[in-house]
Parts: sequence; C-alpha cells; structure tokens
Amino acid sequence: MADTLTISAPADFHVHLRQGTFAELVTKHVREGGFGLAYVMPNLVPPITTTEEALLYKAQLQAIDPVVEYMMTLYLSPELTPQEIRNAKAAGVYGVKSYPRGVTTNSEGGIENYEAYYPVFEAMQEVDMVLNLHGEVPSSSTPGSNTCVLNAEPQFLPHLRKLHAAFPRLRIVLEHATTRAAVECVKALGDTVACSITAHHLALTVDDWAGQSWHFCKPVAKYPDDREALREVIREGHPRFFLGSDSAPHPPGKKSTAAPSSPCAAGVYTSPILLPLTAHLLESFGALDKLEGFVSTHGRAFYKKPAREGEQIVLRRTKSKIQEVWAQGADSVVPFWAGKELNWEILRG
Ligand SMILES: O=C1C[C@@H](C(=O)O)NC(=O)N1
Repeated sequence: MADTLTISAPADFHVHLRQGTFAELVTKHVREGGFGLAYVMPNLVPPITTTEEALLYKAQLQAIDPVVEYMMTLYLSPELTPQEIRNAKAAGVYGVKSYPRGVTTNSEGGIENYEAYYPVFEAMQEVDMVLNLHGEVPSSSTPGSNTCVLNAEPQFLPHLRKLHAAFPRLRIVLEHATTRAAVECVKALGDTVACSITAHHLALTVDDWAGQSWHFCKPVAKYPDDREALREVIREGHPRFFLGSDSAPHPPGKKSTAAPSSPCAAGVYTSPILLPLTAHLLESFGALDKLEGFVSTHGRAFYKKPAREGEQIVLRRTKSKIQEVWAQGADSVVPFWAGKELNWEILRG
C-alpha cells in the first residue's frame, strides 16, 4: 500500500464561498483542503446576476486568497439576456447556475420555467458557456402530489433530457447528483453532459441526515443503492463524472437549532478537509486509483481548464483528526465529520 499519493492540480467544480467576513473565513479553506481552483456559486444575497457583479466578487475573493483560481458563474434569473451572456463570456465568466425556485439556500429568485430561458441557453451554446443545473423540482403541497425531497431529483431528469435535446452542443453539468437514476441519465446522454458528485454524498444516506441536522443538505442524501451508484461510477473512472464539493458553510446556529420556527440551513461543509476526505472515502470503496481523475483530470477536461505546469499536491497516509471548528473574529464554521479520523493528510512543503 502506497504511503504517499501525488495528485495533479485538484479542482473543486462547485463551491460556496459566501461574502463579507464569512467569505474571509471560508475562502482560505479552498487551499487548506488541497485545491487550487474553485468554481464559485453565485447564490449570494442578493445573487450574482451580472458580469459586473461577478467580476467584483472575483476581486473580493482574490483579495482574500490570490493563489486560488476562481471560475465565476451567474445566477440564472429574468435579468439575464443573451447580450449579457456575450458580455460575461468576453469577461471570462464560465457558467450560469440554475436553481429551481425554493429548493435550497437563497433560491427564492430561482426559475420556474426553463423554456422562458431558451434565448439565453441559445446564446450560451453559441459562445460555449456552461449551464450548471441544481437538479431538483420543488416539493409540492398540492393535494395528490407525491413530490418531496426524496424523489425531487429523479423528477427533474426529464428537464435535463429536454434541455440536452434542445441544445445538444450546450455543455451542461447536473450538479451534486445523489441518485442511481441521475447517474444512468447522465451516462446515457451525449458528451456535452457531465455530472458533479460531492464527497459527502459518497458517505451519507437518508439515515445519516434524518435526525442529524449537520448532515442536512440539498439535494438530501438518498438510499444506500443510490450511494452505491455514485461509488460505482467513480470506480468505473467515467470521464464525465467529477468532484464538485458543494461545500456550503453556515454559521453553527443555523445548522443546529432548537427553535421550531427556524428551519435548519441546508449545507455540508467540506472545504478545509476536501482532498484528504475524498481520498479517505475513495479508498474505503476501492477507488483510490481513480482519485486523480475524479478530483482533477475529468473536470478539467470537461471545463477545458488544463492543469498549470508543475501544480500538484502530495497526500501522506497517516491518521489525522478533523478539527472541530474553524473560527475567525465573530465567525465560525463546523466541518463535516468534525472530530473524526481520516486516513490521509496533505503533506505541506
Ligand atoms: O444547493 C445547495 C446550496 C447550498 C448553500 O448553502 O448555498 N447548500 C446546499 O445544501 N445545497
């Protein structure tokens, strides 16, 4: 068994870096967790809907950690026009994130009807920008409806198929897949459709978040067979499946609350431990040899972001305990698996 692992240029293709002092705390954790590239989500308050806002946000992140490469995205909303897509592309913005209305953190301004956005998708296809889909339909309280968090992802898949059929050259990523149905759907579609998978969904099932609010995220972890499908596609080394951590920090008081009127915030925080955690998990299900593909080459190939010359990280096999909390000023955040032991750590130079 090898005691060190050298991984070329790990890239996190889905991460929440927040804003203000909270961003100052969590943005540094991208590098702490072994990553030099962050594909940044736009669900701020208010969301990032214009090129100008995306560039301003990028500058704020660069001021916190200038070493990490930030790939910026816009939040799909009625304000977004085909002309703004062309501006965004020219300014180096990479993608557009679509949140169905009300499904997760800061998605109140999310979309209800994909066809209304076809002119935007057409422009994205033309200039080669990526469409990032939060793949869930909203839960429904309509009498007779059976839609809830457990089947929200499979019920979204017809939208994915329809979008790909309408825009076959548009690069689409189904984000943070959690079901066998999603894995099979993405595999069956063409080379322009890919899928991100989080580290925590490789560990969790329903039993781990029902009654354990720190493990609650959207989409929620599903059945053991769904988790097995995520593991299988990584073991297979499928090139259109790669890591997007969906690392989503929230203040501890929003994750764990006794007040019945304040619901638990959705999000699992993995940034500061991401590479050792991913190595630990892949090894646990016999896929350690697929680590570099999963955390680096597959996503980089899909996003056309080759690794920079010589950029690599070395992991060392050693037991290391996950820090219980990270804090700075008045802000703090608790990572996934706080206090648990991992089998790998980053060898720092
Ligand atoms: O899609 C998302 C958003 C994220 C957040 O907190 O921003 N948290 C989640 O659990 N899922």
